[in-house]
Amino acid sequence: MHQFTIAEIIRGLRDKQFSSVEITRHLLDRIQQLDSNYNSFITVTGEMALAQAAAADQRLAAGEAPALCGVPIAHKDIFCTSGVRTSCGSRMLDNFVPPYDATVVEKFNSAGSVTLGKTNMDEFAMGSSNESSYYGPVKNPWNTDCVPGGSSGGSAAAVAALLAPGTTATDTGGSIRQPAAMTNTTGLKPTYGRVSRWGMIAFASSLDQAGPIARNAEDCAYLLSAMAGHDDRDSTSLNRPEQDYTLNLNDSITGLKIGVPKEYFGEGLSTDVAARVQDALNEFEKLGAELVDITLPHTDLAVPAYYVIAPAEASANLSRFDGVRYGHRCDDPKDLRDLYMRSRGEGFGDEVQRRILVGTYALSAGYYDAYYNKAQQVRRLIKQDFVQAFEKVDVIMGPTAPSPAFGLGEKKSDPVAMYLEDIFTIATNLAGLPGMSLPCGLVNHMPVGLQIIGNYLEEARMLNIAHRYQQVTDWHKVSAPSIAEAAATEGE
Ligand SMILES: NC(=O)C[C@H](N)C(=O)O
Repeated sequence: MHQFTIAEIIRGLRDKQFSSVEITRHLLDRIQQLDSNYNSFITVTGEMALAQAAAADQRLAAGEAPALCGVPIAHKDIFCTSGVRTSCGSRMLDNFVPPYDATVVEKFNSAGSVTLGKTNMDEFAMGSSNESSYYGPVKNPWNTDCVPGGSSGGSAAAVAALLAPGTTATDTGGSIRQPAAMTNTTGLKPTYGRVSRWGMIAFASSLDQAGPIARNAEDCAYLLSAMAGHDDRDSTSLNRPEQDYTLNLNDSITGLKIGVPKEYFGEGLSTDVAARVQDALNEFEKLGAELVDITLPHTDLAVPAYYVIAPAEASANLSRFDGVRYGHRCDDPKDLRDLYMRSRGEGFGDEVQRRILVGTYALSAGYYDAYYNKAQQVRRLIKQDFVQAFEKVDVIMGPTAPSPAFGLGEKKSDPVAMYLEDIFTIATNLAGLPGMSLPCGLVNHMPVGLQIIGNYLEEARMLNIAHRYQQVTDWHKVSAPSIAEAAATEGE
């Protein structure tokens, strides 16, 4: 049952091939048996999942269940879950049990989906390898000596290891797309404001956006349909009607104009990755699309601008963790200053502290204009690059990440090398555009992701484009070797 996609689970539940309790129990057993190899979950909510599954089975029997009713999923541990610890991958929140659900979680709960647990992540979503988690690194199911990408590495690995058919994730500078690329999963970062940020622990509020990771575009469409929608509790939530993103998946893409930015194929890109992406572009030509050379001239400024803006916003957002109201509190503080210093010093890991320092510096008097204002000006130029490109083309395509998954520990002590992982994904966040990653081939037995960047609010079109590609290719169906091996030994 663990091989089933979300679309297959929806059909199977409706046709009474299996119940929600059966598939939920099966996946919980798998998580218990296998996740020690991957560490993709921080918390498994077995009892709650089975109760939700039983309730979903009743709704299904009554014949009035929404699409995702009874479908087991898992949430990134950045989404607040009522009564269930929400750690954000940090010691700071190791003891935090929220009294409420994030809007995203609330929406899935009312759609009747089942929560298997909370997935591992880089601490406060800061990282591209999942090595900064307080709960230990996540291992890539394709090669457990390699990282799964980050920060949503647990969400991506859980899907790749067939422990959950779909997961929620967040993307501030690539955190959905880069792990999706490294684990052969499909991930979508929607337009900024499409999905509510309420109850999603804030990293960089002008960039943070939630989205799904699943085995294919069709499943992402189901998940996005449940997640997206206006929310009064998030002031940047877009006031657009909810829609069914599965409706246009089969539309023709003949005549589609695909922009291919020359800056995405230059320095830093592995030639093998470039070749797999080129294969995918050729496939799109066969489907009737036209490739158009474009330029996004400010691409090389995206990483430097992001690493001023994101830490600046993070330094403000994370100031709420003071050891007074909730979260980690040091033992026997001498005075208030000692309480702040030791609670924050002990509660936050190295990467989080580095970003708070960088952000505080960039915002401080005398440096604000030189760094923060400059970065905001660069952000505008990057956005204009895209606006101009979308006058000529319908979508943009290129690699998601410069190379396949790297070894655990390989970039841990070199923050700049780690930051360059997001060289192709960050500009999308700065511009607020939607971006996707989908499997497009292997290099040395490790997956490669194709990135699709759409114009504002074009998620349905992007999912349609990705789905058409997945109808004529099988890359997304290839299982991680560790799964294939396990299946062989079980004699399945
Ligand atoms: N949160 C993200 O989107 C990940 C990005 N690599 C960062 O460390 O900021």
